[in-house]
Amino acid sequence: MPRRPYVVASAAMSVDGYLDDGDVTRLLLSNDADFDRVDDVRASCDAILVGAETIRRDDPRLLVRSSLRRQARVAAGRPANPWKVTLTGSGDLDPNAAFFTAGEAGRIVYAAGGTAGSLTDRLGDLAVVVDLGERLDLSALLADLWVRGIRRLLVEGGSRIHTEFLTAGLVDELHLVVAPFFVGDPDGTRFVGAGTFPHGPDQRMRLAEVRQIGDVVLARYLLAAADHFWLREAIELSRLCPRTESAYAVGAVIVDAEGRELARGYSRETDPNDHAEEVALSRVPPGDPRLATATLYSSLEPCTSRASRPRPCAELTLAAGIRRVVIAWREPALFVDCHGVEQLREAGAEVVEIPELAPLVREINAHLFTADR
Ligand SMILES: NC(=O)C1=CN([C@@H]2O[C@H](COP(=O)(O)OP(=O)(O)OC[C@H]3O[C@@H](n4cnc5c(N)ncnc54)[C@H](OP(=O)(O)O)[C@@H]3O)[C@@H](O)[C@H]2O)C=CC1
Ligand SMILES: Nc1c(N[C@@H]2O[C@H](COP(=O)(O)O)[C@@H](O)[C@H]2O)[nH]c(=O)[nH]c1=O
Repeated sequence: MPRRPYVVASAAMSVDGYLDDGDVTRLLLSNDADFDRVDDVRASCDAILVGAETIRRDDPRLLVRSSLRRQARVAAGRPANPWKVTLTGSGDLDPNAAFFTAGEAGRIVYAAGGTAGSLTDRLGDLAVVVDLGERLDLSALLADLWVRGIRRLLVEGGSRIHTEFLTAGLVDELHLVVAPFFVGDPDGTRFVGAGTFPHGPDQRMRLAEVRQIGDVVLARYLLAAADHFWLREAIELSRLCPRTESAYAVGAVIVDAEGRELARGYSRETDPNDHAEEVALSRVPPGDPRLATATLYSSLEPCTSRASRPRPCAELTLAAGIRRVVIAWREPALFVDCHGVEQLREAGAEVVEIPELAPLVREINAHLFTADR
């Protein structure tokens, strides 16, 4: 299962759900303060993706406007602007579009349907053209971005792009701005089209933040994909554990309700007896108010009994005030019996299990299950 960047989808819509009207000029839904907020989000990302139709219709520059933000990126060793990314099946992209001509930025065009060759000829040095075959698979696109060093991707739309990313379950965080007017245009473009979305009435998104920005409202949602992303992060962390035949390799990450990482740790990180969860928990000050709404991601079920330390990890998790835990694998009874999931649930915590990631954790711990252990 290849790794992928954290994906933030961002859109501004009218109260009746339009991204744009049918007019040729670009419809401004955000106000100045909100465009500045979007600029800040852009500056926090490694790449910005829009669909080819948005390039054709809006001719966006997709740059960080604030020179201070560009300077801060450069000071942190990053390029002044994020990479610009688009995808096309028709190959209908104008080399004179601002996407290709404005600002210093890397550019990638993901091409499908046999258009890569002619695009490469037409675009020359303006962009890297990646051929993704007959039908463009978004997971393959994200895996390629990961390999190119993109860790945080901003998807700015338009409608078809948002629909495809959201229905594929590939959006971790959604930033939705509502502008205080109606569009009501039959030729306008809605935020998303029809489709099967992972978050229907039975699986509501988690509301991370609501912010008033002048006359618009920003709602920030965390999606189920984010649990998958952070748990995968915890699992990858467990690969750093010093190897031993007598304990599991575990990784843990604590993330606050706004989707920001608070701490991480892995087994035996600072001491041979360390457990991943206790290392991560020790890095957040006790009583930090963010813990009450934070999520602990652990590759393995938190332990309920220990020989080497007085307090097991399920108890430490509850004592820290954490009420939401996401795990990949229940601990097999190799060393001790573990009832972490039950203990956490009995104490009122929500425990989410993502069993499709369990085989990866088992693979990292495969040496514990060999006969000559
Ligand atoms: N208010 C807001 O926040 C925003 C509004 N917008 C608005 O959205 C509108 C554009 O939205 P929309 O018309 O849906 O177009 P999109 O911007 O979503 O682009 C769609 C195009 O992207 C390419 N594409 C998408 N998925 C694939 C795939 N799987 N394989 C290959 N190519 C793919 C295709 O390009 P091709 O046709 O070349 O094959 C397709 O036509 C504009 O009016 C714009 O103003 C856009 C962004 C933000
Ligand atoms: N109209 C609209 C948005 N449109 C997005 O902004 C892009 C323009 O980028 P740039 O040329 O760099 O300023 C455009 O193509 C589309 O992706 N975004 C928003 O947050 N709010 C808005 O009201």
